[in-house]
Amino acid sequence: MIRVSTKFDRPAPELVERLGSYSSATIHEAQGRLGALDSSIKPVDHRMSLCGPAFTVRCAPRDNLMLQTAIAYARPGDVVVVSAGAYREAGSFGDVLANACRAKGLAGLVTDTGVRDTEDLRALGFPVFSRGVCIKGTVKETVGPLCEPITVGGELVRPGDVIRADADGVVVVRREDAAEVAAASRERVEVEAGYIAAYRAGRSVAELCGLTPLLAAKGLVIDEE
Ligand SMILES: O=C([O-])CC(=O)C(=O)O
Ligand SMILES: [Mg+2]
Repeated sequence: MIRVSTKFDRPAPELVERLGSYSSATIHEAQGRLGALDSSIKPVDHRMSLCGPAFTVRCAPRDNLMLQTAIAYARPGDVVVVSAGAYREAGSFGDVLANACRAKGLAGLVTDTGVRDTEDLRALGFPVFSRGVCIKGTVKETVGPLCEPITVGGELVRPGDVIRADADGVVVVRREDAAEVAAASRERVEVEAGYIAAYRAGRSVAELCGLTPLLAAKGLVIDEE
């Protein structure tokens, strides 16, 4: 017999909400260019975005038994994160399961395998991030780990780590780093806002980025026309 536990610590909802106000790219930069899942994992609609604690599950390729199980046991606000061997040729999730997730108040799904019924997923607006789209059906046969550390898109994701995903991609934040990363993200957004305001006021890239001394130090001299 295999026993699994769905008990793990989740970050405070206010902290999840704070991280959710920053883009995936900002968070990735703010935590030292770490945590980005493989860029092949993308939303089925660019308007989709999510932020929530990871509820992790590992499925056998082309088998969604454990994904169904994860949906059954995840809590409202959770992001179901699926590792299924990065196998693209499976439509492991579609509008039927998305409706089950929506009814439970889950925050979204991130998977390294394929999904299907994308027109309906877009109409429903349930956030789904996948490695591809495939119509091939899945069996429901193989049991496996639930709420254990998994590797998805080349990154380690542990239950309760925060997943932030938007049009650009998916990033994972270690639960214990969440407050620090939220603060660093805020700082980064403020610095970038300063740059944007300066450009709008007519300042140049050469000036703001200190290009002339930088390029000269690297031995590049540009003769302007
Ligand atoms: O039925 C499945 O296994 C996946 C699917 O297409 C859906 O959830 O609509
Ligand atoms: Mg379907």
